[in-house]
Parts: sequence; structure tokens; C-alpha cells
Amino acid sequence: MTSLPAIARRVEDVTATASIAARTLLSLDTNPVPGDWTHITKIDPEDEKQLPLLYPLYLQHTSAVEVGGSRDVTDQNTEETLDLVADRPVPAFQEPSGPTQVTDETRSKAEFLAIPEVLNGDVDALIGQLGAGIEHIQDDLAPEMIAEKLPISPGGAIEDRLSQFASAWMLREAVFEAYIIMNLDSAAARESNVTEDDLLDPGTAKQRALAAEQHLESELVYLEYSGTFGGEEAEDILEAVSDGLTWSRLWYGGGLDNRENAQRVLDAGADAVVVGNVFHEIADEEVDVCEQVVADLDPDASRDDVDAWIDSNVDLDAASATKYLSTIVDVSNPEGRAREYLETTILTWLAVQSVLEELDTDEPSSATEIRTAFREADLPGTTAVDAVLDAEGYLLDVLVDLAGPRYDVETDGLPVKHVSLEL
Ligand SMILES: CC(C)=CCC/C(C)=C/CC/C(C)=C/CC/C(C)=C/COP(=O)(O)OP(=O)(O)O
Ligand SMILES: O=P(O)(O)OC[C@@H](O)CO
Repeated sequence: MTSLPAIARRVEDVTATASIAARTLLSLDTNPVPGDWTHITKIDPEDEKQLPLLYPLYLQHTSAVEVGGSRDVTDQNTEETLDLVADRPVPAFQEPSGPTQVTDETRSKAEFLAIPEVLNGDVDALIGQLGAGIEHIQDDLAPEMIAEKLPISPGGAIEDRLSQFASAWMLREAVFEAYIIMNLDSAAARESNVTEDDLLDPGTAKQRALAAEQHLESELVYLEYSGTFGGEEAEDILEAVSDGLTWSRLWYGGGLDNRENAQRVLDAGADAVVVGNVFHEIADEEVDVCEQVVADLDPDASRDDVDAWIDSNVDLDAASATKYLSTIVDVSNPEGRAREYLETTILTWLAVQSVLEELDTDEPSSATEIRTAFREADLPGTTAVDAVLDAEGYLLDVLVDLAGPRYDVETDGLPVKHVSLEL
């Protein structure tokens, strides 16, 4: 009689054969990472990296948001960032740089978990951190999940098996990101101990990418120049790697801040570009612009006044908003869009100052009063953000949370400390 383990083995064989045939013989695209994603915005949860006030306007043009970073990232700031950006207005996924950054909260908010495995770093960056991560899932996350789902604790061996099952399931659902890190002067290289000797030529990069696709089953191969543009060297690697890959997506990230370079890496074979720093720089610039505009213009300035002010005070061509939008090749007029979003931000910020003046006199005692005052002011940003999110009043929520502490009023607690402007 056929034993149960033999039947299980046969089922595994059939499933594996079907999966390999689907990917190779039939060329079916079974990769869970959408192939039509061409632009990823990488948002770092660390406190120093901020979001522009009207961030949904900018994010409407990107394909997805990746939440992660390599310094000062915690479970808490990751949860907060996901709270702000997940599905506003595009899906967001989490890329942890350490095991404890993954919690039940982050898992439920993120579209999926993307786990880095570095193909040219030390053992810890390829497999060590992953082992620690699996232990964290099995010992901490899975038991929490089981306790939440089951009315009584099964205890002992059954609970151990359920934990193993849950952790294996979470890993199956995760996406693996095989990194090739090529900028030695980056936090990513330092964290993964990538040294001069580990830098790869195109041929070796292709071989490692083949191993990532066919052995590690990495859904993503990620050429990382974090902070600097890789130029011709990156193009050569992308050409070689894309020539080898059939199923994994190929992403390029590092130093992108203009259309030409974004197009170059796409033409060299990248399926998507990842853009980080320049997005956060929009928020930094916005703080200076808004401070100056409040000093220069009346709160009831018209759109024409603001337009003229931008012409005299902002070099739009060099603005981070233009640079960010220009990395999205589908955005046809990045500078025009940047002007539109900056104008809306300024007009909103000026009107917010008037509301504050009113509120300072009225001394509101509840979040509802603050919200009513902002709603009655008919802020241009509210309408613009509502249109993008297809929902009502999100910017009002943000503003109430920004203004709450000024009046010692308790609010819903959106983590607005990640937003650039303060009230
Ligand atoms: C399974 C679970 C629960 C967790 C996974 C834990 C793992 C495997 C973490 C990977 C740690 C690792 C190898 C990190 C280094 C690679 C990395 C994340 C680079 C990208 O970091 P950026 O923040 O983009 O780089 P910069 O800071 O240089 O821009
Ligand atoms: O911050 P930049 O240089 O855009 O790089 C993006 C990303 O590759 C970092 O992991």
C-alpha cells in the first residue's frame, strides 16, 4: 500500500513540475510582483526622512511604494509610515532591513513583504538575517497570530506545529528581493559588508541572477547603486542580467533624478526604476518654500499671485518635485505638474495660516471644532487630495492631527510627524 509520505511526495512533485513548466515551457507570468510596475517610490520610515504635505498628489503617478531603509528603522516607524501611505493612492509593500521590523501590524498594512537577500555581500546578508527573521516569525509572530485566531491556546506540540505552518505560509507569501549592491559608499553596502572584491562584472552578475531566479526563486533581482547613478556600468549589468532572466522582475535603484537616466536604465532592461532620496527632498524643499511664502504673501493671495511668486523665487527646473516626476517616464510634463502641485501646496498653506489665526482666538476644545474650521476654509489641497484618493477629507484628518497639539486637543493620532510641515 502506498504510504502517506509517498503520496505527499508525489503531490509535491506534480505541483513543482506544473510550476516549472508554467514558468519555462509555457512562459506564463506567475510572478506575484506585477510586471506593469515601472516606477517604485522608496519611502524611508526613519524620522529624518519626511513626506510632502500633499504626498498623494505625487504618489498617484508611481506604480507602488516600498517602505524600508537601512538606518534607524524600527517596527514602530515602519507601522506609522505604512499607516500614512498604504493604498494612498497606490499599494505599499514592506522591505525590512531587520527581523523585528516585521509585525502583525506591518503585515496587515503592507501589500506584501519583500525580503532582501544580498547576492554579493556576506553570509549574514544572504542567509543569516533571513534565519533570524524566520525564527522571529516562528517564535513571536505566529504564536501571536494563533492566540488571536483561536479561542483557547492549544499549547505544546500542536502549537509548535501550527507556528511552523504559519511561518512557512508567511514565507511563501513573501517576495524575495535578490540584491546586487554596487555602490560601496552606501549604507546598504556597509550593512551587507560588500567590499571592493565583491563588486560584480556583468557576466558574474548574470550568473548570480540566474541562481537567484532558478534556485532561490527570487521574484525580484534588484541592482542597487543607492545614492549614486550607476551610468554605463549599470547599463552593462542590466543588459547582461535581463538577458538571463525570464521570470524574475529586474529593478534598478540609485541616484535617479532625471528622465534621461530613468529611461536609460529602462532601455537597458530594467522592468522598473526605484526612486528614494529625491522624493524625500520634495518635503525638505517644501518647508523652506512655505516658510518664505508666508512671510512674502497675504493669506488670501490668488493663484496668479502664487504663480508670479513661484516665477521669482523657485527654480522649477531644479526643484526636487520636477526631478522626482521626471523619473516617471509616463508623466508627460514633469515641470508643469511640479508647478501645479507646488501652487496647490502654497495656496493650501496660506489658507491654513488664516484658519490658525481664527482658531487661536476661538481656542477650540475638540478635534471636531478644528476639523470644522479647516473644512469651512475650502482648502484647495483638500479637493485635490480627495480627487486622487477617491475619498473624503483625508487632508482634513492630517491637518487636524497637525494642529491638535497646538490647542492641547486629542486627535485620532495619524502619525503626522512624518509629514514635513508643522503647525
Ligand atoms: C523574514 C523576516 C521577518 C525578516 C527578514 C529580515 C532580513 C532578511 C533582512 C535583510 C537585511 C539585509 C540583508 C539588509 C541589507 C540590504 C538592504 C535592505 C539594502 C537596502 O537598503 P536601503 O535603505 O535602500 O539602502 P540605503 O540606506 O543605502 O539607501
Ligand atoms: O535613494 P536613491 O538614490 O534614489 O536610491 C533608491 C534606492 O535604490 C535605495 O535603495
